[in-house]
Amino acid sequence: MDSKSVEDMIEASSGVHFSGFHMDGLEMTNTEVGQPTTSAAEEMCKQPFVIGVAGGAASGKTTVCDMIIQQLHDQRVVLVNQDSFYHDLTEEELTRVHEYNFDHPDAFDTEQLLCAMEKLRHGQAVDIPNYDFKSYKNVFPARRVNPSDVIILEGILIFHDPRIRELMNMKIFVDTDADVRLARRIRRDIVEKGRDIATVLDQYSKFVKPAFDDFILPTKKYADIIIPRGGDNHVAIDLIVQHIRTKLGQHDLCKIYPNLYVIQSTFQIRGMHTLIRDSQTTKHDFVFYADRLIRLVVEHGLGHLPFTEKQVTTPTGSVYTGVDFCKRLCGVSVIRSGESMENALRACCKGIKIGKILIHREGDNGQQLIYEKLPQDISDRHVLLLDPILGTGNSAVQAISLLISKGVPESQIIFLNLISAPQGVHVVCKRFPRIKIVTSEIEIGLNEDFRVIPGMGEFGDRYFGTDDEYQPVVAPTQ
Ligand SMILES: Nc1ncnc2c1ncn2[C@@H]1O[C@H](COP(=O)(O)OP(=O)(O)O)[C@@H](O)[C@H]1O
Ligand SMILES: Nc1ccn([C@@H]2O[C@H](COP(=O)(O)O)[C@@H](O)[C@H]2O)c(=O)n1
Ligand SMILES: [Mg+2]
Repeated sequence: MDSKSVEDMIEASSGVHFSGFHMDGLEMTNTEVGQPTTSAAEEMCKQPFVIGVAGGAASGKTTVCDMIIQQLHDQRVVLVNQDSFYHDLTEEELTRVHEYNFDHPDAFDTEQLLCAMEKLRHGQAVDIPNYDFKSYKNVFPARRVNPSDVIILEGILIFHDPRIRELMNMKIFVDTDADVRLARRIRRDIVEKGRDIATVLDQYSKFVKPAFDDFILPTKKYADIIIPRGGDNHVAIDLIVQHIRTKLGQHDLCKIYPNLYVIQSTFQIRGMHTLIRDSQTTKHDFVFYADRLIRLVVEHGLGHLPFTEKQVTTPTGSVYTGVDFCKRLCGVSVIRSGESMENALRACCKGIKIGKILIHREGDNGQQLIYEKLPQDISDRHVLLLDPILGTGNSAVQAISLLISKGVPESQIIFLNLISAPQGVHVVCKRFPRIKIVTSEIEIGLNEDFRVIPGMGEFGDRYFGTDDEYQPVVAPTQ
């Protein structure tokens, strides 16, 4: 598999990854002044990242998991093997152990596995049985597993039960040739399990191979990522590790909504935010630092546009293979504060058309569209919607609905803002799951007046200097 297709699959897995969260009925109301709002979805996001690893016996599942764990060494990672949940054999089964099918789904105590996972996901430690392949029994002591950032669930039939599949944020199938699996199994079962070759081959033809065809292979379709060659596939493993790290490092809301992008924070960015949030900052400084931040958000947003490959010849006569900018593009600013973002967009995209929308806050349903001037061919363009603050999400919903009514596909809208309140993110992303939101910081929430907190006040007034409230107290000159 080439690295591109692995990356595509990984990207696809992010989409699936949190889509199992049921967002209906989320707590969306506002809290007391100054009280942060923590929605049910964000609480859920504190749960661990669960990776399922399936594949035939001796395909290299454990090897791949060990490699992932080693590379994620700075994260808390635990491995849970499906093998640990083999049913104990009765005395009668033990006497005829060679007739027992260890590769059938019924061989596992799936209820116990689900119970253990439930506890881990809710922050409780669990004692996982310690299965002994030689005695076919659980032996003492059990293995204590503590709740962790990442839980890797590994086993031949780990994708078989839909209830276990639903727990997983990422599903990996280790795909190794049948003859390689058999060769490894023979060596492993003889060396590690003390079995003889005749027994291994007999078990393989009677149970292992049929169960692979009937139960394991059919679950390959559930995988987000298929790794050929198991542990030898370093490219795939590196990409998986990188992806997990990204997911763990992201803001929790980004895990719920894969189309929400919060630009990577740096001390420069924090410093700029500190200045524009400070009520004592002068208008001149407010504009200066807001412009710098807006420029970063705009550049990031432009990075989400489609591109085509372009080759150019450099002054040394060499060919450079690069990309061509997307040309079917326009901006739409939400009057008035969105107009503050127009200069940054113009500075990045020479001659870009910019439309305008005016939404009045006290109309029907609290929001009323009262003015629009949009490029006529807007439906053929990618639209960068500009509004520095996403608060309740009501204006954004109005603006995006208007763009969609003009024929702009939802997937062609990129909403750029400086700060976003979680409530607004939930409202917009639930209603328009295909638009992208690019922001520079996620806020704590909204206060009882529906103002973003900590926020930065009325952005338009501070940027355009139309409100004395934010003029700093100037120390008298000496
Ligand atoms: N890439 C590899 N090259 C050589 N041997 C391997 C490789 N991957 C795994 N093995 C060996 O094959 C056997 C089965 O691998 P393992 O990771 O335990 O598979 P699984 O967990 O899928 O049953 C082990 O003895 C392991 O050391
Ligand atoms: N007592 C047992 C239990 C299981 N097996 C075999 O183990 C295989 C699953 O383990 P992997 O690490 O290979 O995933 C499976 O094929 C069982 O047949 C066994 O031989 N004895
Ligand atoms: Mg294994």
